[in-house]
Amino acid sequence: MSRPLLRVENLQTRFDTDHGIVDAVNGVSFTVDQGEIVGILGESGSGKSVTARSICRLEDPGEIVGGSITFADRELTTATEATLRQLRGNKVSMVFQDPTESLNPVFPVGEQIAESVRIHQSSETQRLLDFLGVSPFRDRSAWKNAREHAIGLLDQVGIPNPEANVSSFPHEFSGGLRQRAVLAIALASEPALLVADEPTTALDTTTQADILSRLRSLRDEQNTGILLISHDVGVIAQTCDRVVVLYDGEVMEAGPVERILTAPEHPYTRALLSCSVRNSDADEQAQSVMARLGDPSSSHEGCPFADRCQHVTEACRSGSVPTTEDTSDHRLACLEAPFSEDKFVSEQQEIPAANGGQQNDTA
Ligand SMILES: Nc1ncnc2c1ncn2[C@@H]1O[C@H](COP(=O)(O)OP(=O)(O)OP(=O)(O)O)[C@@H](O)[C@H]1O
Ligand code: NI
Repeated sequence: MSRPLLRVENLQTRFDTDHGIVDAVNGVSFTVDQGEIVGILGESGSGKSVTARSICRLEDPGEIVGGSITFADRELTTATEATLRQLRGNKVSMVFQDPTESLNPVFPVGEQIAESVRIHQSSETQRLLDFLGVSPFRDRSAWKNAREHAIGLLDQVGIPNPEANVSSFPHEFSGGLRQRAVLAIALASEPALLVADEPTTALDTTTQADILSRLRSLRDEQNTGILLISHDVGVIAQTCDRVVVLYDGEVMEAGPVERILTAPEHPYTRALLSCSVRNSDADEQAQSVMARLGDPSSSHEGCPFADRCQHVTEACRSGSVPTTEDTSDHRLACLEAPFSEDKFVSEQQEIPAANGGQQNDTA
């Protein structure tokens, strides 16, 4: 079997804060293959973003104290800043929830895309020109090509009227269009891996569904590997091939999305899914279950979910919980599953629909 594009193995990332050590990611393992969309699902604070940021060590990722991250056969945990910078501009792109952070307000959107294309395509000569500080696009035909490429990318991400909008400034765009523009910049370098951290969370459901379907097309057409981070079961269901369920920095369950969402085995996955189904019916009781779940224990002995689990036994609270793996690529970290009173599948008839942000956003 060919090697995965990205392999994260036993990753441990921590923060040394005024209030002590925070073990944000505590032994997380997963892979992303070429042409595969892998989701990371978990509530707020479960370590999704820290996992993503650890991959490229962007924006204060914390200190990686254990494990390994291999991307295209390169070990990233020990890579130099220069290697990481090269990867980020080239092979790995990231998209975050807030597009305003990734866009420069003083340049037209098209120029920012063209710049990203240029960096990607820059030859040794261009690198030398960059080094010498010679400005880009002195050459009109180079700029014309870059502009055309940018227009194509705007079209690909669903920005209407790309010929006109290529000259627009970020503030002239709605939130949805801005997020599409960020995606276009991310795609300009033709990345092998796209890491998207809650890319549609602030958008209305129609825009969200459209952007997610474009991610799937990207995978289909360009064989891009995608790591999609979301707290929203519906987003994961719509988009991913496989999913990794995180709780308090640890993987509770992982496997093919259909199996995890229709026949979840870990009590945490089951709680997360039934809350999600009921939340979409605005069930207040479910909301209060979520509130109780959202306060992970700080102890790392045993299962992190033990205090909230209805199946807990003494064994769950001590030692480490082994992860079992079966032949269909399913992993489970639970001592008690399967449960004899298992009625989950018959109770949950369908995969919940996306219930992302409700902000109005016309794009
Ligand atoms: N810069 C930081 N300094 C200290 N602790 C941090 C820092 N960034 C994250 N953490 C902690 O690491 C843990 C995981 O955070 P992370 O941002 O990965 O959660 P998340 O799953 O992405 O949540 P959300 O859905 O809210 O984005 C949390 O306990 C968080 O408080
Ligand atoms: Ni996050």
